[in-house]
Amino acid sequence: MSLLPMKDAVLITSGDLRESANRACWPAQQELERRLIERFAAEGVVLRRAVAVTPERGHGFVSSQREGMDIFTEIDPTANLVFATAAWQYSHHVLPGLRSHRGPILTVANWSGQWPGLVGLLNLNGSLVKTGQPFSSLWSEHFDDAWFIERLHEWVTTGHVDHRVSHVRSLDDVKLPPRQAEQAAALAERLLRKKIILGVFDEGCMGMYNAIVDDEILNPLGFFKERLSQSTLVAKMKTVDEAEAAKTLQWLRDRGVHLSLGSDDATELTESQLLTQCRMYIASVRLAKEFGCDAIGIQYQQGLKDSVPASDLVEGLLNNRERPPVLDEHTGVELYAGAPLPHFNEVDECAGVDAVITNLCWTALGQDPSTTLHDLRWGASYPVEGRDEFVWVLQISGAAPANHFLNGYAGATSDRQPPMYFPLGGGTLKGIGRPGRIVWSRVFVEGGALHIDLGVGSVVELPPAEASRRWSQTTSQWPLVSAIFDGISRDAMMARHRANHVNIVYAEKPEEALTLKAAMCQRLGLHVHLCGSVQLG
Ligand SMILES: C[C@H](O)[C@@H](O)[C@@H](O)C(=O)CO
Repeated sequence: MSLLPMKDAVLITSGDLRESANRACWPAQQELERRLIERFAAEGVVLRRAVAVTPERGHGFVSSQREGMDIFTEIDPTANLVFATAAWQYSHHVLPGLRSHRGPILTVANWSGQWPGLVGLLNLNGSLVKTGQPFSSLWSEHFDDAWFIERLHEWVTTGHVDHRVSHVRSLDDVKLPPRQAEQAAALAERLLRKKIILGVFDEGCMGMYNAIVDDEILNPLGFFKERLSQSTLVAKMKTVDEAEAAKTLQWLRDRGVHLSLGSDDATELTESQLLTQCRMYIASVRLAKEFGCDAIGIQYQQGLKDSVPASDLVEGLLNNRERPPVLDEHTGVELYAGAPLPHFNEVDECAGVDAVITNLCWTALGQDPSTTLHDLRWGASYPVEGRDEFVWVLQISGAAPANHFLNGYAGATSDRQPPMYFPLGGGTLKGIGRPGRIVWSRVFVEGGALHIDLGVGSVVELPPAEASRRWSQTTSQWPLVSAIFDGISRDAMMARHRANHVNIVYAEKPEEALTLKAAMCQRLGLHVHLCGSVQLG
C-alpha cells in the first residue's frame, strides 16, 4: 500500500526475448540493482525485487510477456513500483502489469552505453505515454550525484518527479512564414489525395508498443498500412538470381565499402551472408514496388533473425539516395531510381510517417532526402569549438545511409552483427557520422493522437581517440553519430523524449527545411512541438 513518504518499494525489470543477450547483460543489471537498493536504503526505503533470481537461468530478467503478467499477480497493485534496466528490454513483458498498476511508478536506467539500457528505458517511457499511464523517470551514472539524489528524494516523498521541459513549445503558438505555409499546404493536399502506403513486414518489433500506430490514428493523415509478412520476403529472396546478388555486392565493393570478412559463419561475416543480404535488398525493393509502397519497415528480429542473416545492410542501402540499382524482374526498368526507398527500422511506424514526410519536403526543396532513425544510445560532454557541449551517441543497430557517413560508401564498413543478437550473422552498414547541420524529429502517440517533436542540431566530428572511446563503450559494429541538439540539455531531452528512436536528416538550411516539415505535419493533423532553440524561417 502506498503511503508517503515511502517505506518500501518493489523492484521489477524486463529483458530481451533472446536469452543469450540476457545472460551477457546480467552483470550490468546486477550492479545497477545493487546501487539502486543502496541508494533507496539511504532514503529509508527498502527496495525489494518482486521475484528472486533463479541462478540456473543465468540471469534475473523477465523474458516473456506471460512471465511478466505472472509476476504482477504477486505485486500489490497499489505498491510503490520501481522498474530498472541496464539492458535493451522488450516493453511488452511488463506493460500489461504496469497498465493496471495504481501505485506510483518510477522507471530508471544507468547512464551507460555498454548495453542499450537507456534505449530500453526510453522505449518503456514512450510506451507508457501511449497508454496514458502516469509515471516518473530517472537516470544516473553512479546513483550518487546530487541531481539524482534530489529527484529520488522527491519521488520517495511525493510519489512523483517533476522535470523541466520548458524547451518545448507548440507550433500553434507560432506564426508560420506564408511561403512555407503555402508550400506545406500544397504538399499535404497532394498527400491526402494520393495517399501513402507503409509496407509493414510484420508488426511489433521487440515489444516496442510505442512504435505501433493504430489505423484509426494513421488513416486520417492519409497513411495506410500494407500488412506484409517477413515470410513473403524470405520467399521472394529465393527468386533472386545469384548473379544479381553478386552484382549488388560488387557495386558495394566498387564504391569502396570495407567488408570485415572472415570464414566462421558463427562469429564472423562471410561472403555467403552478404550475398543473402543482397538478395534481401533486391527482394525488398521488388516487393515494395509490387504493393505500391512509399516506405517499408522490416521487423527484422523475431522470426527473421532465425531464418536468414540480419536485414541491417539492406536497411542502410534502402535509405540512401545512391543505391545499387534494382531492376523490375519483368520489364528491366530500374525501381525507385535515383531516390531512397525509406525504410523504418524495427517497423517503427512513427518513424515511417516521419521518413515519408521528410522525403516529400526535402525532395520539394531539392535537397538530399536520405534519412534514418537512430537509438538515443548514450552520450557525454565534450569540448566543441571551445564550448563544453553534450554530445549524444546516436547508434541504430547496424544500419544508416552511407550519405550520412564521413566519405560516404568509401567510409563505410560492414561488420558481422553480434552473435548474441543475430545467430545467423549478417553485415551492418556503419560509419562515422559526417559533420553537418541536421533536423531531428520524433513522431509519437499521446492522448490517442499523433504528435511530432522537431528540433535542429549538428553532427560533429570528434577526434579519433574520442570516437574510438565512444565506439568501445557502445556497440562497435554499429554506426556512430555524434550529435548535439540545439538548446536542449541531456536531462531535458531524456525527460521529454517519448521513444527510443530519433529521426535525423541533413539540411543545408535546417531552419527553413524544419519550417516546411513542421507546417506540413500540422496541415496533416499532427500536433507539432518545436524543441530547443529553433527559429522558424
Ligand atoms: C539488436 C538490439 O536489440 C537492437 O535492436 C536494440 O538495441 C535497438 O536498436 C532498439 O531500438
